[in-house]
Amino acid sequence: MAEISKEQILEALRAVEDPDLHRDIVTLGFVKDVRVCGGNVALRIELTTPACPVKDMLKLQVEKQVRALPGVEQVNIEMTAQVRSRPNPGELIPKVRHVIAVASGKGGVGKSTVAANIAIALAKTGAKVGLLDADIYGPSLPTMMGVRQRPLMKETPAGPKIVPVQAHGVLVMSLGFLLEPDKAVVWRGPMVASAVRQMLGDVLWGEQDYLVVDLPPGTGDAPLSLAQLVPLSGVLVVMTPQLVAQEIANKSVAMFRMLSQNRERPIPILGVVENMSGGPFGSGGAEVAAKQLGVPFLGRIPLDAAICAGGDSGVPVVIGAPESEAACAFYKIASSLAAQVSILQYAQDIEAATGDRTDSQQSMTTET
Ligand SMILES: Nc1ncnc2c1ncn2[C@@H]1O[C@H](COP(=O)(O)OP(=O)(O)OP(=O)(O)O)[C@@H](O)[C@H]1O
Repeated sequence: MAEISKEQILEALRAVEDPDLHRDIVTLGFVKDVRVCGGNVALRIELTTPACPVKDMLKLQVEKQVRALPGVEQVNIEMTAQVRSRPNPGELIPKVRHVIAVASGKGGVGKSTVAANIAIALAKTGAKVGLLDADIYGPSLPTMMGVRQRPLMKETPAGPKIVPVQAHGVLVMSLGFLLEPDKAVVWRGPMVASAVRQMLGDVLWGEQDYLVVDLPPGTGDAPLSLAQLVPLSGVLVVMTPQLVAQEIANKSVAMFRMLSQNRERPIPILGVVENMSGGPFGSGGAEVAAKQLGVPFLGRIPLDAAICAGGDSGVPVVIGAPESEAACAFYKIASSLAAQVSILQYAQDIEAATGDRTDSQQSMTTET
């Protein structure tokens, strides 16, 4: 029998579709290094994020398609990922591929907890992740991430730079490191802008797939500065099930939509998560709010004392109790978040190639 050709394999793989990007994996350019040796076929599937939620399903489908070809005896599939960069990453952090802001309408809804656990979960999948604590009212990430030491300075040709601290596989930088302990600071707009700029441009972030930024609650100067200084890949909004919290969170979404006006590209709301779900305020409220806002709902995180204890001890629940319901919720949300980033990135790539603006981006500009 004639040897199986690469073309036959690619043809068969056109039947495998990425459910998020709605294209087959050959058209998407995911199929790499196809090698055929007798009845043995080896190939590599390169996804757009290591946190891809459908990674295992795609691998199974690829295997099934290739095995069904006559003459194939053995199939070897390697799954890899390459996070694609935004076309214009900005000058301050040129090697950071995606900046994801974590926002909430009001304080205490668990925004920092979500930012920390999601950053670690993304890193656990194999992504390079930085975590920036820009919460001017109470930088809590050093405690949550178990970072006790202050970062070191390093002389570079561009002047002295801050070396972020590594914790749980994530590079951490916090506004808390720049402040003197126990000294109260009254933040004025230009100071906030300059602190945010310093934490981006004066920190040796290096090459990162995702930089997760924990914003202060509300609609103040920090989100504005961040959005002005770097192109944001999008915003994750944290809500609790209470109606009041949702109403305030809606303001946060409205603010990012307002910041999007007069921009070439709107700032996407990547999704909403419901934190402290199942507590005294029930559950499901944030999903309803997401629907009303026309943005993706990415999941619920239960109200769970282990989450709080993990934050206090510096060992977040995704590390301390990785099998728990809470940790699973964080891992699932991190995957969905990475998938949203990939979907939008893909839409931008198509737009750059064809000049067509897709529906997914247009829906981001819809006013509430
Ligand atoms: N799902 C949860 N279950 C139990 N406790 C939680 C949960 N999420 C957060 N917490 C706890 O709630 C408190 C507030 O959380 P966190 O500091 O993350 O909120 P925040 O929105 O970032 O607040 P801030 O306004 O100070 O930035 C912390 O003690 C945290 O450990």
